[in-house]
Amino acid sequence: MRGSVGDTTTQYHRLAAPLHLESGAVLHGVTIAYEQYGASPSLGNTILVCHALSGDAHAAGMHRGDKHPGWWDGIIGPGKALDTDRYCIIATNVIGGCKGSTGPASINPETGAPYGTDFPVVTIRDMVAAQHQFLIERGITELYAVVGGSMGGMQALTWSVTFPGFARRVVAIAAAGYSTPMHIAFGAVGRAAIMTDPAWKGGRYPANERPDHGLSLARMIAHITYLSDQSMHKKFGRTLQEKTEYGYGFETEFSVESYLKHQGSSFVQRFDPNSYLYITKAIDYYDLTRNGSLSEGFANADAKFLILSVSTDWLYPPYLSEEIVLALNSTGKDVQYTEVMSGYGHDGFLLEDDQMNYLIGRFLTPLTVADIMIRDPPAICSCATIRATAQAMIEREVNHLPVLHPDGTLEGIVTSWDIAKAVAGEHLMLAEIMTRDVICVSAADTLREAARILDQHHISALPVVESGRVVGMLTSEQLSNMAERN
Ligand SMILES: CC(=O)SCCNC(=O)CCNC(=O)[C@H](O)C(C)(C)COP(=O)(O)OP(=O)(O)OC[C@H]1O[C@@H](n2cnc3c(N)ncnc32)[C@H](O)[C@@H]1OP(=O)(O)O
Ligand SMILES: N[C@@H](CCO)C(=O)O
Repeated sequence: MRGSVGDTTTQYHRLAAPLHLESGAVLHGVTIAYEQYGASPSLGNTILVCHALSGDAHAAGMHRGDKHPGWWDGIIGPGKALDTDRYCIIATNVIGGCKGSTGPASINPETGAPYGTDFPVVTIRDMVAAQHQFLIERGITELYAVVGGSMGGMQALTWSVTFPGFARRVVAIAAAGYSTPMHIAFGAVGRAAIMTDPAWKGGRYPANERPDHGLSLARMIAHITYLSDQSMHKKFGRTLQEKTEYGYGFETEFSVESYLKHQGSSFVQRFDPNSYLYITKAIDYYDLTRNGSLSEGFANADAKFLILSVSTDWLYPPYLSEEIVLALNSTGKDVQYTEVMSGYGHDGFLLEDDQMNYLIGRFLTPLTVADIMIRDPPAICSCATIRATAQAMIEREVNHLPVLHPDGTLEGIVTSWDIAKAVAGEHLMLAEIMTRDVICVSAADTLREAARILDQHHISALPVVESGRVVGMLTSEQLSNMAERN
């Protein structure tokens, strides 16, 4: 059953060590805002969640008083892909951001005033370096996985090359190996909207006179790129809607106009204009190629990868994910790829919960015997005759029967081939011919392990045993059916 992580709060960690940035600048006293959900961190059970451009550390659960849960609540929680019953999930706000981690709106310790545009340039590598330092200072020396969409996917991929092996699995959704000229173009237009707002004042605006108009316009433009032609037809059509509080004096306006204005005006409530400049610039600088080659860029990466794209994403189209997959394949990396069929466009990674849960969950938590075994399978008593055993097999249409002691514990196993031999050898009682050394599995074993056992012993069925009792059967036929479906 999928559930919620419940009420959550953002916490703050001050980095003990200075943070050395790619530009050569050094930041002292950096704060990292984070949230943590689920199991307590132990070696190798921690999953780091990286957010996109406008996200934050509040990835799941409810903040008291809010009307929406965290931005990835659909896939973080008990029984979800980022399963808080199994894993410790940590989400941090990026440096350069404005949701609690050090960024341009933070106070510069040297001047006592906000950094503004004195804040040093940050890159995606710097964001990842800050996350790494944060984890190390909290005693987390390896990650089960790092997961993210869009700019979060860029961070996840960057982890694999900056700290090879630290994260054993990487999930990057709706991302790319580098920013394209089109990404940079949209970034430039958004920045121009902010920087041409007279209230921007070279980035030195007071907190109560921010360039909100410019930021709102930047968000409206960017938000179009997160949608798709299909989703806009479906969401808005050509519907006209009454003049709203944002109307420019026209009697009516299109519903899509009203929507974009709402997105723009709600964005200024939660985002700092200078942060927008720094983060979009970090995205523009993002480039994992080396000597123009993504294969070379990923040469040292050491992780298993899941790459996902969204079919109608025209901002990060599937070909950009496919380039990553090709580069990883060319250097022999373990990589799985799926193009998620969705009409939502780029924001599909935030909205396609079912597909994300299935694909990411399957990658992070491999299927176990319990997931596909036949529960409460037919069994036979060791006191049975060969004839009764044969009849039971015919009636239940099985080729294997676990043989139980009268007290219900597993005593042996019998196959239809054993029955054929018993008839030829004129045996009467099952106890004379059953196999007593039974090879079993437990429900928690992975299917990979079960397949290995079947193969190693040249057998085709395994009783699933818990505390001496048979709770299920797993056959090679079920395994091959699974393999065909996948
Ligand atoms: C990883 C990250 O960085 S994500 C961080 C969170 N991300 C964002 O907030 C990004 C901006 N938003 C989005 O990208 C999207 O809204 C998503 C993906 C989060 C949610 O998508 P959806 O569930 O389809 O919501 P939708 O896009 O319809 O937006 C709903 C809002 O628009 C408003 N709205 C919908 N239609 C209209 C309209 N015609 N006129 C005015 N407002 C409208 C709704 O009232 C609602 O407002 P609220 O958010 O204040 O409650
Ligand atoms: N909706 C996402 C889009 C960028 O990936 C965001 O605002 O962060």
